[in-house]
Amino acid sequence: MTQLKSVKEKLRLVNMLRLLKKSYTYEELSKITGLPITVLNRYVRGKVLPSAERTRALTELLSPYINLRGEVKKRLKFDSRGFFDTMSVLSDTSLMTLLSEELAGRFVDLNPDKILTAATDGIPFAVHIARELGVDVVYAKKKKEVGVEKFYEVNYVPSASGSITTLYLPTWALSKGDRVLIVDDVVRSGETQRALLELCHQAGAKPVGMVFLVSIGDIAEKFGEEHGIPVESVITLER
Ligand SMILES: Nc1ncnc2[nH]cnc12
Repeated sequence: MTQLKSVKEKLRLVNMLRLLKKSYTYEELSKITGLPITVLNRYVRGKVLPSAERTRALTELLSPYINLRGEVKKRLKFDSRGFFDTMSVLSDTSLMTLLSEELAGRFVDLNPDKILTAATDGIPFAVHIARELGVDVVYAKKKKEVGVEKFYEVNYVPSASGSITTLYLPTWALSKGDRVLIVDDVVRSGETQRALLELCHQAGAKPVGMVFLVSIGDIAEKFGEEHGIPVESVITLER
């Protein structure tokens, strides 16, 4: 195993422990692993890295306790209008790292050159995935930022808004021929994501896949069928 792979496995275990710490006490984790609380605490705080052998054993032991999709669902609290706050998921860096590692593994063969998302809530998820894939992340905004001379821009009407929204992307952000993975936190009716596809089209870039944290109804499948690209959603909620 390469040094890098070994370190990645150790860091993955640390993230697993950090995530489990949110649902289990150190006493419980100590019982599960058979390790003293002091040792587990050092791993969680990053003071010491476990040996390769212990990493393997602990990863096997703790994996059954981790359900990433379940964690996402558990965190989504619906308000009286049926909306949920995705920050409860996006803010958890251990969960986001573990999720992104898994998702990136499935998209690496598409060889994306760039990750594209829309500001603001798409950004944390997109950055995590981009880091895993070792590529840059660019994001379209609803305003023309100062300091940018040329933009790609697309107008669309988000459902339930009844007014025109514009997304702007600096032209340097996507190049002709770029292979683009589109990432977003929530897809419901798909207007924003269609606007991102249109930005790719304007740049002459090629969308090669889409990844969402939450999709509502069958929109993810529809995108896959319409564009003939792999589309993945961490969880799907009923419309
Ligand atoms: N935060 C959110 N909650 C529910 N539906 C959504 N559609 C887009 N964002 C949403």
